[in-house]
Amino acid sequence: MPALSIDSLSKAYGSVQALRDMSFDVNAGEIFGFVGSNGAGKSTTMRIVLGVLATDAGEVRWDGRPLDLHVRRRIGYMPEERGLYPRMKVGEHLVYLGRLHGLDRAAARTAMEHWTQVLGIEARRDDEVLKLSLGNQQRVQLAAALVHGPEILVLDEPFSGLDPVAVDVMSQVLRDQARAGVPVMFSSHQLELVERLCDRVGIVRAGSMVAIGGIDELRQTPQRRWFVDGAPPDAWLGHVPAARLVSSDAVSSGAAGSVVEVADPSLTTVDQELLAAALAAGPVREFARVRPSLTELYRGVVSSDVSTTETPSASTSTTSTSATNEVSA
Ligand SMILES: Nc1ncnc2c1ncn2[C@@H]1O[C@H](COP(=O)(O)OP(=O)(O)OP(=O)(O)O)[C@@H](O)[C@H]1O
Repeated sequence: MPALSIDSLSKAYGSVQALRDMSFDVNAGEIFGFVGSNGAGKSTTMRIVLGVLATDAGEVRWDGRPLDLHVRRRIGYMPEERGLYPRMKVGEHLVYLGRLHGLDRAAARTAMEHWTQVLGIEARRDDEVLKLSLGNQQRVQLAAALVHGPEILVLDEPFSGLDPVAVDVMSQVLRDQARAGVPVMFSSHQLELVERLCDRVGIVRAGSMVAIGGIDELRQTPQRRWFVDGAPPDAWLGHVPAARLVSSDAVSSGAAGSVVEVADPSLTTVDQELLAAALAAGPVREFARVRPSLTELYRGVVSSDVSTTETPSASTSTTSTSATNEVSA
């Protein structure tokens, strides 16, 4: 399966080291979410993939070969600083961009008609770009990234500022593209959306990848936690010595309860012991495994990065989690 390989990229802007040994792959047919705090290096990585910025070290490959101009023309890119000509009409603009990427006039027109229709902006084809709302300009920007039928999609914050309907439209387009075999990489600060949409996620901190994997994979933590809606934990937790209380006022699906944790992964039947102990103390209305949300994982990984976003430090960290209220069955 072909993959877009970002291999050991380093990039400095003067004294600011924006990327340090940035490495990850995006596989054909997957949606990859690229997350990290402001200034972590996401746009820099994407610009290097596109070839609009040169790397100091490392390289980008597609299907094992370094990206050349020919391959780069087949990338669909949505830059962070949106790059449309404000005075151009939407339809003409998209045809123009299709032509720039090598389509003939008829094919470019067909693609323009298709994407404006899919993205719900067909009624705006004859309007100048600047007359559209920012959200609709963003739809045009996505159409611009798609109009030439790209083999790879690289989108810098495509969801920022979109209303919920536009988010749904854009999500569906990305899913369809991935289903058609396109590797889709996008950056976002909307972590719930990333969690919902992405097959894999990479968390970047201070110019390096610090955690990467499927959401479920990232949520596997050595500590196992359970939400228990039942008798107060001091009535029963003492019967399971391996367990400790994380929170006595957690909330799950509107119900209040406790979160308890067991750190030793070798205790495979400890959940049964916990349930039995809780039941012995009174009725148990809910008992569920708790897993960290992407937001919590993210906080654990980047929290120490907050003050260094614009002046990255050399340190890296591994995935860690903090207390969580999110409960999964
Ligand atoms: N053209 C530039 N000149 C100088 N420094 C730059 C330039 N572009 C980016 N930087 C710096 O490089 C680092 C990485 O920036 P980058 O834009 O890649 O981060 P980002 O993860 O995309 O951030 P955001 O989420 O805010 O878009 C930051 O410290 C930023 O200030």
